[in-house]
Amino acid sequence: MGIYAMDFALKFNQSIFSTPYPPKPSPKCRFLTARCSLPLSSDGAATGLAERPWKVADARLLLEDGSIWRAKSFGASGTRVGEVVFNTSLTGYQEILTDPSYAGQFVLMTNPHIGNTGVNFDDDESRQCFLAGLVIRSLSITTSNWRCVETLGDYLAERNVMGIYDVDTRAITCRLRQDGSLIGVLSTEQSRSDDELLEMSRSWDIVGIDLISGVTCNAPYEWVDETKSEWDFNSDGRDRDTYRVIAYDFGIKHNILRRLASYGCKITVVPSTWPAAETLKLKPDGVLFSNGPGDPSAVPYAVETVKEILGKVPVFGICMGHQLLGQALGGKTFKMKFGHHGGNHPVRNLRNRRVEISAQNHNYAVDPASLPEGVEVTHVNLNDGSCAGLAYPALSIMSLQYHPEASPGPHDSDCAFREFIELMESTKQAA
Ligand SMILES: NC(=O)CC[C@H](N)C(=O)O
Repeated sequence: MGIYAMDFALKFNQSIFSTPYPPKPSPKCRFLTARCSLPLSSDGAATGLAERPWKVADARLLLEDGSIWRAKSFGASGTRVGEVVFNTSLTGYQEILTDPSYAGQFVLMTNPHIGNTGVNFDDDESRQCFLAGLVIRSLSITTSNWRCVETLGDYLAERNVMGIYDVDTRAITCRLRQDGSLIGVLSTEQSRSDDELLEMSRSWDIVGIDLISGVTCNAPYEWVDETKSEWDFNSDGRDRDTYRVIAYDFGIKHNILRRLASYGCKITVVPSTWPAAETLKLKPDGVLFSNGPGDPSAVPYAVETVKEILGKVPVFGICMGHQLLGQALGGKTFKMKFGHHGGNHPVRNLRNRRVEISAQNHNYAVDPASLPEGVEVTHVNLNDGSCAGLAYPALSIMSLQYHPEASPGPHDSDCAFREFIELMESTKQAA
């Protein structure tokens, strides 16, 4: 469930159980009761979905350190390889599943109860799930939310995404914190030996791979979806389409586009390989470099594009976009031990000394010592002191390592979109 839903329900004292939603359910919709999703036969015994939660372990997660974790499967079956990362968000698993920045990764949720609110029509952050799989402690057998249209298990199965539950997520998280991110293999195929799967985990790597090319759009498109006024928590009568923005899609989350649109931007989204010259020909007021999966040093073509645009129009980089900007300015990125993934990371804005609680999802960071003079570190992650934001006022550049658009997460950093608008406005006025 997104933070928006909670805000909305609280703000308007909305009864979350009586609201008719969605207005016209599709035939696929399955509204499950709040009490129990297991259909009961006449003698009261559970039938149908009764294999949950008493199913025997039918899946294995094997980590490259040699550990083997037996679990129960849901969603799709098969064998997948990926990097295991843990996410500390309490809510918002649907947004996490559809965040393209998780391509190539298994997301382990530290919140033990997942699936409780099912999935809904509104919370997808992109056109599909790009992640390698989902690892959770306990899969809720009851699904209850006023927006729910489907169970999490059915949603994952339809999208061919593997999930496992009944696995000790705390023990795996401790291991990742101690040893750093690990490559893992998830399999439901009993015919494959442990040795074969361990070998698979040890011969795959996420470093140095261009994962952006697998998630970006194929062709430019205009963002036309409007944020419904009841969800637009921070709209203060801004005019629409006041600023022309080109957004590079390195794996862009829809809420970045929604927030830009709410702040009055008319947005054209372009693929990651879209030439800088074509962008500049469109005479935008600003350019956004989006979030995206994988190693920022494995996409030199994107860094070149950013370099060609810098200094010509105001730019805003978010997460992968921030890392590409850091490189384009002459800096270096490095892989962190286990990264930041969650909705509760304190960040200090060094310009106004305010602490923002932020949504984060990254495994790489910009090394501030590698940046040339004139580049200002504007934000610092208070958990580990890493660089969380940059600015280069002389070239109208701003960037954040984390997610001001949230989805899921707190809205403390939404003001970053206003700063981007102000950057575009002041450049317009100076012209
Ligand atoms: N959310 C993102 O843009 C992630 C950036 C980059 N892929 C990282 O893991 O650091």
